[in-house]
Amino acid sequence: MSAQIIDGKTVSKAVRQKIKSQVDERLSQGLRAPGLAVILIGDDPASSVYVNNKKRACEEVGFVSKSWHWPETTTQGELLALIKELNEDHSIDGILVQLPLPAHIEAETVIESIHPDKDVDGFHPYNIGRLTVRMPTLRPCTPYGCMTLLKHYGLSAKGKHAVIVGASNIVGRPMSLELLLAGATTTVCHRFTADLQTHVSMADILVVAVGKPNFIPAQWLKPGCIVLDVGINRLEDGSLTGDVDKEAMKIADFVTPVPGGVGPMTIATLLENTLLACERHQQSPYFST
Ligand SMILES: Nc1nc(=O)c2c([nH]1)NC[C@@H]1CN(c3ccc(C(=O)N[C@@H](CCC(=O)O)C(=O)O)cc3)C=[N+]21
Repeated sequence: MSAQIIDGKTVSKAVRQKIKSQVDERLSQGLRAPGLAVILIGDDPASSVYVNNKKRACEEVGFVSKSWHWPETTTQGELLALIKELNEDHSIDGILVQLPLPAHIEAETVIESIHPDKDVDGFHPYNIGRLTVRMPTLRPCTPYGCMTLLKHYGLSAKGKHAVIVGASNIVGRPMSLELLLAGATTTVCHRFTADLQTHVSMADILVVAVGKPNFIPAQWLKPGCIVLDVGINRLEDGSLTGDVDKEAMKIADFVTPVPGGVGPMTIATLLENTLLACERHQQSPYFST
């Protein structure tokens, strides 16, 4: 028996198609297209690729994307001034500051400076708080993308034991909140977890976001589990691989591949968030068409 592949590429395409038709509908009503501002500081090659992918995805669904690519030497003050301008710009619905930022810029300060209504990454403490108290609005893209995948494959989290490996602000923690909201019993494992294997072996739904190739051996998995592999690791030969051993296909019932699993859903959710932010922004008296 081999696990069923959870095909993020196909699901993300369906999500993007739906967004495109909603944008077309807006335009036919005389409303403007959603606008996303993308800010990249420095010259990390991986970041440049991601940012370009985001810009392309925006164009494909008919959004307006504006981008700022500033040097590594940009000061925190300069970045905060740009964000303030974009917060007040009523043609912009979403602001995305690509992470990681250079070490001399405090990411927390930058994230908190983005207006929560324009925080399409869903990283602002206000938006995390809303998810925590079961009133989600703009939700972190990767975790919500994972929930969309489960839904698409008819996989319910209710009553399941979900184990999340990795407790980052951008994936692990919000993933635990999403799964809790969906009715799972959740365990969050991290670098100080004693006996990781025992926790992993009890997972009906396993989410791994660690960033180490083959970090989870297939023999650890509970037969019949669902594996959501968030890891994207580039190997020396240039290929991409996840955090979970490929042999997981022989033990699990459902597995997300890398590439083509969770990654494309992150971008699809960013587009969903930007459309939602636009629809909410439109309720404001200052919304500019
Ligand atoms: N403010 C901010 N928001 C982010 O959402 C954000 C970020 N910073 N910094 C970097 C990470 C990483 N990230 C990915 C998005 C899509 C793929 C993706 O589409 N991956 C493809 C493969 C892409 C390839 O070939 O490299 C796949 O898994 O199939 C991967 C990674 C968003 N991030």
